[in-house]
Amino acid sequence: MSHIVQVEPLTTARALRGPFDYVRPDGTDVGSLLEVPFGRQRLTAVVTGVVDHSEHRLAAPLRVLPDALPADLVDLGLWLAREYASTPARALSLLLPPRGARERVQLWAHRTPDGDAAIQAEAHLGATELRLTGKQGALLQALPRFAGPDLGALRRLEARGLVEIGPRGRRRAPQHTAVGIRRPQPGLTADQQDALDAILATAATDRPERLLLHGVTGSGKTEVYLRAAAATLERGRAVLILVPEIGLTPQMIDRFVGRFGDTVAVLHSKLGAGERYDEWRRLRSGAARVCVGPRSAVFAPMDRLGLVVVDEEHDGSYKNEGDPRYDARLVAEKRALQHGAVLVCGSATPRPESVHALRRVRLPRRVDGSSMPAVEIVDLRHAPGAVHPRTHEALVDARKAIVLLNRRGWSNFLTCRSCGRVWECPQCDVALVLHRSQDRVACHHCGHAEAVPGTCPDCGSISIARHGAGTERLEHDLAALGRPVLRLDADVRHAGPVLAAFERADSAILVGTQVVAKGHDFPDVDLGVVLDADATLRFPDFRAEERTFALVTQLAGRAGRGNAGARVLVQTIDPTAPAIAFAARHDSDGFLRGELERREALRYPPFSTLIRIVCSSESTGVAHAAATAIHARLPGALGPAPLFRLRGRERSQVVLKGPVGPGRRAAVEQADAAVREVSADKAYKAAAFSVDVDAQ
Ligand SMILES: Nc1ncnc2c1ncn2[C@@H]1O[C@H](COP(=O)(O)OP(=O)(O)OP(=O)(O)O)[C@@H](O)[C@H]1O
Ligand SMILES: [Zn+2]
Repeated sequence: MSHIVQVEPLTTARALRGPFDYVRPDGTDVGSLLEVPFGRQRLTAVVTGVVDHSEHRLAAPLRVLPDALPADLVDLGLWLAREYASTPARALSLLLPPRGARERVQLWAHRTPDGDAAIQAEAHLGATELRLTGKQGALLQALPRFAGPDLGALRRLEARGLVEIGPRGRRRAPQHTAVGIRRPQPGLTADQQDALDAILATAATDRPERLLLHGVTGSGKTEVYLRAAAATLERGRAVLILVPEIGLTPQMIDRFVGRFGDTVAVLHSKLGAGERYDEWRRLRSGAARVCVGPRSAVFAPMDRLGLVVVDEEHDGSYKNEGDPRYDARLVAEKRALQHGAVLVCGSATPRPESVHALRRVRLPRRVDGSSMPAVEIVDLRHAPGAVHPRTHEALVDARKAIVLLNRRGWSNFLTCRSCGRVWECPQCDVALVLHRSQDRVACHHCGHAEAVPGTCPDCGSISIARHGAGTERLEHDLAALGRPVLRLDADVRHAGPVLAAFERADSAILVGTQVVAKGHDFPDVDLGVVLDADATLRFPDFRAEERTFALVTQLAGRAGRGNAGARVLVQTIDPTAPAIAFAARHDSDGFLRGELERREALRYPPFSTLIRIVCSSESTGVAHAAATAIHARLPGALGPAPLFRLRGRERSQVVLKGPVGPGRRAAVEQADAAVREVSADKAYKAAAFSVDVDAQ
């Protein structure tokens, strides 16, 4: 029996790293959560090991907290800390049971044997003989159940020995729109059957492969996941399904809940604290064996996973923005490996990395037999204005159209016509965007907002120009076509009702940012439009091509399901850009081949490990100095390069292109060590550091 626990106290300080030794409380093990005295603080801590010996004088934990983590998640947390140059404490914090809620306990009433007898007697004798009122008889009949508002009446029956009342946990179940809607399970197409067979064949082996389900839009990938999930449950194994942001893809949850019912737990930020806690507990106890959720659901406390699915694996939301900057796709792969589960990443527009690393299974056709819509590139070079006349004509003809413009708000920026002043965010080096309906100009980076200016504070002119058009303006302009126009972007709080209204409408236009291109399945969209295909292409970023190809292909994929003659128009000032040209030809193989060649030539992922270190500071010059110091410790790294000021902080970055494979870990450690050294130096006390491994 080992008497000592090693723990990681959960603090955010980068410098502080455990493990620290404490006396082992009874019944604790790896994964137990404790409250420990730590210096002058009391901290939550996770037990990461139990040992026999310690060189220190040991303190005793203050108490054992409820809900332990499973041991495999503790391993995962420690791996996460190393893989993403973070600390064990920060990584383990991501895995904790949801905070801010406890089990909900309510009073539960059930009949005693006397109560049962009374019910039977009542049938013969009638209620009055037993001195029960009609209401009391009915109450007794309805047991067992939670007491609720009838507690008073039940207490009187309890006093007569007919009822027993005691506390009992009561689940707070999330409301699903799909409850009770059991959609019929369609027979699989031959392609789907082949894909399913490939998944199940490798799932049954000792070391299942990692698969990429590369299926064109509308090829029925979800049905393949559902069948694979059913087979996995039959084998007694659990299923984890990761999806992009939940609010935008309610259909996925609906399908899983519709097919598997209560064994599905959902984990996402829109749940109340109590619901989230209860879902976590159901997963932890094994009461729920399927979990559907976004990025953070990759940490669901599940036992004996047999299948891990990453749907729409190209989606940017799988990368965490906070520290550790983990990539849920890599974590999913790690979890699948830990459990001997098969990993299935699915997409119509997979990332070059996935094509390179995973075994590909294809769904080359749409399930409904429809062909891909014809894509026409509209050259914007000689046509000023947001909507080209050709596009306008097509919109007039279309019955149901989706229009993508990746800029929200009314106009992009404001200038003074007299002195040229540009309205900028006081915290960030970016222009403020006009949101007319909110009567505000706002920063899309920090959320700063101010009233729409009436006069220029520099020169007093009242002539202020609005430049460019965003989704809000477009919504307004397209209303002239005499059809309902619906808008979907980050300013719209609830996507569900908008999507539902569009689905129901006989004729309508859906306008929005890239969320309109996500995996929505509308049967009768006859026109798709990308208004500014160059917007993503212009980003100074090695993923610009990949993102543009995905956006155009995904938007095109929403059109023409189940009906012939659908069209897609892509407006661009760069008609020969490969990402746009390949997307217009529905040629993902051609695109991927070219993109992988380019990445190899430039040593970008998957041919290198990209590590980005960003130094920031509120004090002038400190970020650049810190980045220079880091650069000096990382021979061959690029930078330091200034980034635009964000939230009042100057920023400077250093980028390291490390090797892949066995050398990757050393490169991460080298970057981590450089950051630790520099952050410990008093000269850079005013700087903050972020390390992004596999930077996007
Ligand atoms: N075998 C089948 N027979 C008939 N209908 C099917 C079959 N499989 C799937 N479907 C239906 O086809 C539609 C498209 O399927 P699904 O949304 O899964 O496609 P997808 O491959 O995920 O597309 P995307 O990549 O665009 O999200 C859905 O309405 C689904 O119910
Ligand atoms: Zn700002």
